[in-house]
Amino acid sequence: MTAVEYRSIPETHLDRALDLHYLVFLAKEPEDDVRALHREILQHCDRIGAYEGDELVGLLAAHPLALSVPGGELPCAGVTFVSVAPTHRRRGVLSGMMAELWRRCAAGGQPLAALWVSETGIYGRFGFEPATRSYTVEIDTDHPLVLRTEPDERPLRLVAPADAPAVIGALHAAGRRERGGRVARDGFWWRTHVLPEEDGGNDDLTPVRVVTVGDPGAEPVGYACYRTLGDDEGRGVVHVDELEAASPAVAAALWRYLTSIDLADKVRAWGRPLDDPLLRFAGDRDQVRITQEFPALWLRLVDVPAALTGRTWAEPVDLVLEVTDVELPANAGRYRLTAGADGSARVERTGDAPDLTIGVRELTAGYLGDIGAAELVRAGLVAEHTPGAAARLERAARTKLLPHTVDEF
Ligand SMILES: CC(=O)SCCNC(=O)CCNC(=O)[C@H](O)C(C)(C)COP(=O)(O)OP(=O)(O)OC[C@H]1O[C@@H](n2cnc3c(N)ncnc32)[C@H](O)[C@@H]1OP(=O)(O)O
Repeated sequence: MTAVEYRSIPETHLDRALDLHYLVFLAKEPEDDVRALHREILQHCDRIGAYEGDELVGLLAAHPLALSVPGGELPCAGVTFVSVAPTHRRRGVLSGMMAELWRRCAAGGQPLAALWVSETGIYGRFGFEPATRSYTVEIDTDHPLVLRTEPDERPLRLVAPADAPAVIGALHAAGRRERGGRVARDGFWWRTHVLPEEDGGNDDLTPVRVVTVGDPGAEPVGYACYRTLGDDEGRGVVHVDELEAASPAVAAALWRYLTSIDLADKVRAWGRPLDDPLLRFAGDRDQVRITQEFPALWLRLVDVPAALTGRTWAEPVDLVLEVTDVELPANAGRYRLTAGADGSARVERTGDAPDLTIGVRELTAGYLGDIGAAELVRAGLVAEHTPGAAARLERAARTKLLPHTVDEF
């Protein structure tokens, strides 16, 4: 058997990479414009190929992302298009591509890697863990939305998708500073991932509509991106992709707008944060229902010290963490994490006795402020050697708002 080699996929092999991807995802050949979109996305990515001789048998692409973390942002490999030929499954091809990814992250100074899973069983073994969670929320709109918060009455305006990044980009960036797990968006990202004319996902949905709230001539104070699914009997569905608001009143105005669109009797919002104010100000909880909670962005701390010093901490803490990491042994070890009153942290290797023994996945679960270490001690996943240490780590890692992302890639 010829050995499999891992090397970059050149531009001349992009069509082979796409063919492999469609084969693996059981997809028909897409329309030309969808294929062109996928081609452009692959062009922007770092591309790892698994080659058996000259035959491409595996593909892993990585977007060069900047991911928001508490108090800042960090370089992050956004893993996507992971595909192994059906003839070469379970021979370690994905494992080989992952090993190559870790080398590239180290060489390129990316302390984080992130992805959205196709199946939840695949990526834990590589040290990934959900770092953000989302709700799918459904609202019955055959009667007006009952609101306990008075909606902002500033005008609503529909914005052409091509103009939207210039109009709402600043508001998105401001929201990104408030929540970890969000991708920095440039023109390419807005066009290919947020406002694509064709996404190849659901042909029946309209392109994205963008609505803003704000006084004419002033910066908008809120926006929503949504698509609609028509129905001959007037029972259409409004699919909300994204909603950002500078205040609860603005959020109430946007939800009122979305739930009062004619010829639709349902709003479905698939990726809402777990602390969405809608869930508090909705007056009738039978009308606004959480239908699903799902792990959203999976994260991997590829470089533990760089990740821990790259975020800010909510309160001073001084703890020794014994970090275990089977997949990346160089990442494992005993670290002293010292955070000061200004939120900045130092991380040093130490020989001191540990306060906590924590796996890299468990460290990731709370890294952006989601699942805390004390909860993971209660689940038997983190060992606490010093009483109260997990609660101290959890309090220091906490963020005002929960991490949240809708940037699926
Ligand atoms: C971020 C994304 O792009 S998500 C998309 C992921 N891609 C897909 O789902 C497309 C269809 N599937 C595939 O292409 C392949 O089956 C892959 C990529 C999921 C796995 O590739 P393989 O080369 O077979 O994986 P590899 O042989 O390296 O397996 C490594 C380990 O993961 C396990 N594993 C692989 N696939 C799965 C799975 N779907 N579910 C659970 N475990 C899995 C293997 O059993 C193996 O475990 P072991 O080390 O204990 O023996």
